[in-house]
Parts: sequence; structure tokens; C-alpha cells
Amino acid sequence: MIKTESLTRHFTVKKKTVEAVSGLDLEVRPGELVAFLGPNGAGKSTTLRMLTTLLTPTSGTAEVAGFDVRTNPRDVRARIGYIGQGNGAGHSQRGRDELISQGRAYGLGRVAARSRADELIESLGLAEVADRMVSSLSGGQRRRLDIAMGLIHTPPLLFLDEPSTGLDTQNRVNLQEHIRRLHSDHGTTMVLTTHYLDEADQLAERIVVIDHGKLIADDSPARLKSEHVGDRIVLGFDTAAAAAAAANRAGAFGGRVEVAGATVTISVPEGTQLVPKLLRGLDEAEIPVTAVEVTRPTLDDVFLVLTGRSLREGAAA
Ligand SMILES: Nc1ncnc2c1ncn2[C@@H]1O[C@H](COP(=O)(O)OP(=O)(O)OP(=O)(O)O)[C@@H](O)[C@H]1O
Repeated sequence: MIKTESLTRHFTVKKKTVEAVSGLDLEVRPGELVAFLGPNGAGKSTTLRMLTTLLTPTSGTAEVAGFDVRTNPRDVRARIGYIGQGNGAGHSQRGRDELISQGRAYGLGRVAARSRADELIESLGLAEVADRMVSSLSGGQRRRLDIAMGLIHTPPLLFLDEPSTGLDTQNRVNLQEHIRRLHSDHGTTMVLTTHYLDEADQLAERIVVIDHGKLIADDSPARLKSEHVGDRIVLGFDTAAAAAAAANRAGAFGGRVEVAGATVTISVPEGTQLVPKLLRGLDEAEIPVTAVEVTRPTLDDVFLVLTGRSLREGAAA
């Protein structure tokens, strides 16, 4: 559905070159739900804008829905939906009319546009607000209307640039549920950008981590976490000597073992499965454990391991 090779986009700002996207190699298969995750300025939107033909690549190639973005932009555009960061929907029309106009603009007949609009109003939970002026809708409702606009021509591929930025938690969860359902009910391939770690984690089947314009990891959330970070088992003991003895034995189970005072931390891919064996072994060796805690990694831990920086701090900044 998407294939890029060395996709690159530079900008010149005050005679300096900004490498917004550098040499991106990416493949998205039909039906996937992929999130581009990265801090502000990582190059997520620039990538999306190239894939949606809104921006010309400086170099490299991108094929989207079977067509080259550079040589066949019109063919690409006819086969994709794009929901940008701003508001797609106008303000002075009713939501339903806005949708129908959009459908007509994409070449649907009057009847087809109307019935497609009704279908989307239903599936995106807009029935109660579709006849209100767009200007009176809440942020979450408007975002859902934007998504309906992007889907009016039933594209097999939908791009969403930070769909839930600016929404409160409840609206965000609600929107994610709609995105998930659209994806599972219609098999629409979806590519979205986000800097919300939880959103990428819960929504995406696959996460492409982008930093400084480069792809630094690409996998399912679970595999990114187990491969790059793993679980952390923290064991407490009465004395540092007991901790040292325990660390000695724990070494046999693999993983990284660290001792700090009377605490031993073991980093392994599947911590919960190891704990019973570990405790049995320590019990047999008569080393009493006073506390056990297993912490599972977050995507922020993954980002920290990959870049030395926290995505959370970046987002806050
Ligand atoms: N039109 C432009 N002119 C100059 N520089 C640009 C332009 N668009 C993007 N950039 C720069 O390219 C880099 C990547 O920006 P981009 O918007 O793609 O990042 P992003 O990951 O989408 O960030 P955010 O999460 O904040 O939207 C940034 O350094 C940005 O300042």
C-alpha cells in the first residue's frame, strides 16, 4: 500500500538546511494500522505530507496506493483520505451538508453522496449533531466530522495527522474507539501520527518510531518493548549480602542483573514468567526475599533506550 525508498525532504531556513526527513525506507501493507511516533519536529508530518502529495520529496521515492507521489499525484489523491492537523471542515455549514459537498467534490452523485454521508454519520456517532452548524460542534465531534470527510470517497488508505491532539482524555478515547472500529469493520489501511505514547500503544498494530527525520525502530508495541527494554523484576532482601548471593543465582536465568544495596534488579524479556522459577530457586538456596515487583516497560522506556531521551519530556517541552 505504501513503499518508500530513501525518502528525504530538506527545508532551507535562513540559509541553513533542516533535514526534516532523511532517507526513510518504509513499507506498509494493506489493512495495517500504523502509527508514526516521535517527538515534536521529528519529521512525522513532513513524511505524511509527502505521502499525501502535499509536499514534494527532495529525493528518494514513494509509491502510495499503487502510484508514484511525484509522477502521479492525482491518482494517489483519488485513492487516499487525509485528515490534517487543522480543521478540514468549514464552519458555516451543517455537518451533513459539509459531508455531502465533500462527496460531490470527489465525484459522487447526489444520491450516492447523501447515502455515504448518512453511513459515515452513523458509524462515527455523529447522528445527533449532523444537522448542527459545524461551528457549534465540540472538538471531539469536529474531529470525527473531519474523519468522515476524509472517508467520504471510501479510500482504501487513510492518513491522520495527530487526530487526537487538543482533545481531552474522554474524547481521545472515544475517537480512538471510532478509528479502531473503522479499521476493523472496513479493513481500511490507516497511518496516523501521534506523540501520545498511550495512543500509539493502544491503537497501533505497528509503530514506526521517528527521531530527527530518521526511522529508528519499526515493530509492534509488544515487540518493541520486549526487544529493546524487557520487564524489570525488582527483588528486595534484608541485607546487601543476601542481595549479592541472590544476584549470583539470578545470573543463571539470563537477562541483565544489577545489585544496589539490598535490592536486585533483573531485566528480561518476559519477567512475569520468570518470577516463580526465580523465587523457587532462591527459596531452595535459603535466601529469603522480602519484596518482589515486576514492572513492564512503556514505549517511553523504548524511546529512552533508543535515543537516550524521554519522549514524555520532549512532549512536555
Ligand atoms: N515548511 C517548513 N519550512 C521549514 N521547516 C519546516 C517546514 N515544515 C517542517 N519543518 C521543519 O522540519 C522538521 C520536521 O517537522 P515536522 O512538522 O515534520 O515534525 P513532526 O514530527 O510532525 O512534529 P510535530 O509533532 O510537532 O507535528 C522540524 O524541524 C520543522 O521545524
